[in-house]
Amino acid sequence: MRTDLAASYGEERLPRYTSYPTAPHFSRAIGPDTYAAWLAEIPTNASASLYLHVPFCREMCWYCGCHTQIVRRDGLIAAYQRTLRSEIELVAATVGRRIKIEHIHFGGGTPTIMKPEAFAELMATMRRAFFVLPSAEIAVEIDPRTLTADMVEALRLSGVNRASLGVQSFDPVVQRAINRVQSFEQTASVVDMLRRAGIKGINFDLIYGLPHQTIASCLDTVRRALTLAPERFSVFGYAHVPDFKKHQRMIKESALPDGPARHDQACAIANALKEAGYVQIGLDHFAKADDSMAVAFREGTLRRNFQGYTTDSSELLLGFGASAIGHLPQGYVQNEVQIGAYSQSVVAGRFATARGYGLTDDDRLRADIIERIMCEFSADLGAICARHGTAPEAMLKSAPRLKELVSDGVVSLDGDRLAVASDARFLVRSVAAAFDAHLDAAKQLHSRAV
Ligand SMILES: C=Cc1c2[nH]c(c1C)Cc1[nH]c(c(CCC(=O)O)c1C)Cc1[nH]c(c(C)c1CCC(=O)O)Cc1[nH]c(c(C)c1C=C)C2
Ligand SMILES: C[C@H]1O[C@@H](n2cnc3c(N)ncnc32)[C@H](O)[C@@H]1O
Ligand code: MET
Ligand code: SF4
Repeated sequence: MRTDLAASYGEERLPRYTSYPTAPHFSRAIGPDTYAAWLAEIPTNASASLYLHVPFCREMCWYCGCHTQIVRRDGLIAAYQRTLRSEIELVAATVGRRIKIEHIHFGGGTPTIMKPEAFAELMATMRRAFFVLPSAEIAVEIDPRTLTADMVEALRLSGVNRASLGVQSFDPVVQRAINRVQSFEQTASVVDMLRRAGIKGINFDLIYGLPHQTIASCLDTVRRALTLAPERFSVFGYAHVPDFKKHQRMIKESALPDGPARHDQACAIANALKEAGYVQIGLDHFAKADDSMAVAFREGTLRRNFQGYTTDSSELLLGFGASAIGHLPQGYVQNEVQIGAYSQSVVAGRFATARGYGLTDDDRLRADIIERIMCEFSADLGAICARHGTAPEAMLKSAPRLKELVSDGVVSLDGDRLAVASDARFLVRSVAAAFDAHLDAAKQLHSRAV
């Protein structure tokens, strides 16, 4: 790695660019009426993707940065499922016809915390409200510690074809320090059940930079994970934001690896996965060479949305549930984060849109550039600007931070073609940030770039 660059850029707090502008720029100016108007304008032939958020877990993992809460009463989950169905019906009624659906993603929290019948019922509601294409990709985030055989059967019957499993680390010392004890056997048995049910697209989430993690610990987790041969891995650096997420205070900061140690862990994991035949994709993904995400990466059709890297090419993402974010041609919308506020709105027959952002033409151009940089580590500024009816010169002039990145050897510019240096890919967020016209105000809110 370029230690010189890590020192000068690595400590910067920068967004992960799962959208542009990023979520902290959403404002209360966008509410239920705007969302309803945007939905009513969806073109006749459009197809969409759906994201459903289920913000419940049985126990809190202390590292968790997701929107979730601990629930003991199943009644709360059942009520939430009914609210989700109402929201789906409300959206479908506002659109006015059954739009085609290419992708569905159940995220959380832990979507499989629902009763199997409730999950199946939710899928049936979606299939009535929308035209879920036979080829649709249907993905569910799964906590292997709580998945039951009945739920696997419900997933199979509902047409689920992808599963993303939280693994994080197999090291028992790390597991105790993050309050997430999960045996290898538990994970292996879940993988086996899913595959027997025909759910073959399996992803493992791993994290480095957790308390007590070392290179050896990370490599041991990878070695064990590889014996289960998932199609994909997501590998995240632990984002420690105890001011946002109070339960992260349970993590002893003295046990956290420092910046250089985190970087070494990231490199060790990446090398081990590449050696095992996985293709490195973007910031944090790895996939078998014949996996659809690896194909999308090779062909330049990889996309980035709120779930991270995706093969989903739809311009329309409809979000359901508390805190869920949607993306329409006109802009972004986010639902109320608190389950109470979310449910109250939907039960009263109103959208729960709490904030959002209306895109300008300049935002759309920058969003395109930033997405290509995050997905491909390069961007043909000439071609992208041409698609937006402008010339690249003005864009380059309005990116003053780019000069420094070029002189530091992080980025090269060959005419209008920008490329991140192969030994500086870990700084891709800094390169994307050079095109971010909204950056400074929200800078402190984001996790470290590396
Ligand atoms: C599956 C769990 C999720 C992770 N991130 C999100 C989910 C659903 C989505 C999300 N998380 C945050 C935001 C910002 C806006 C908001 O409503 O709070 C969104 C859209 C908050 C957040 N997540 C992380 C940090 C550092 C923050 C706060 C600051 C910021 O907006 O950048 C870290 C983090 N969370 C997740 C991952 C994988 C991750 C870092 C690698 C999970
Ligand atoms: C959805 C995935 O997000 C990852 N995840 C959850 N919280 C954090 C965090 N604070 N930092 C990094 N990754 C996190 C886990 O790997 C989970 O499985
Ligand atoms: N909640 C699941 C798990 O941790 C899925 C990933 S985190 C949203 O295992
Ligand atoms: S990591 Fe997954 S299981 Fe753990 S608290 Fe977060 S959402 Fe729940």
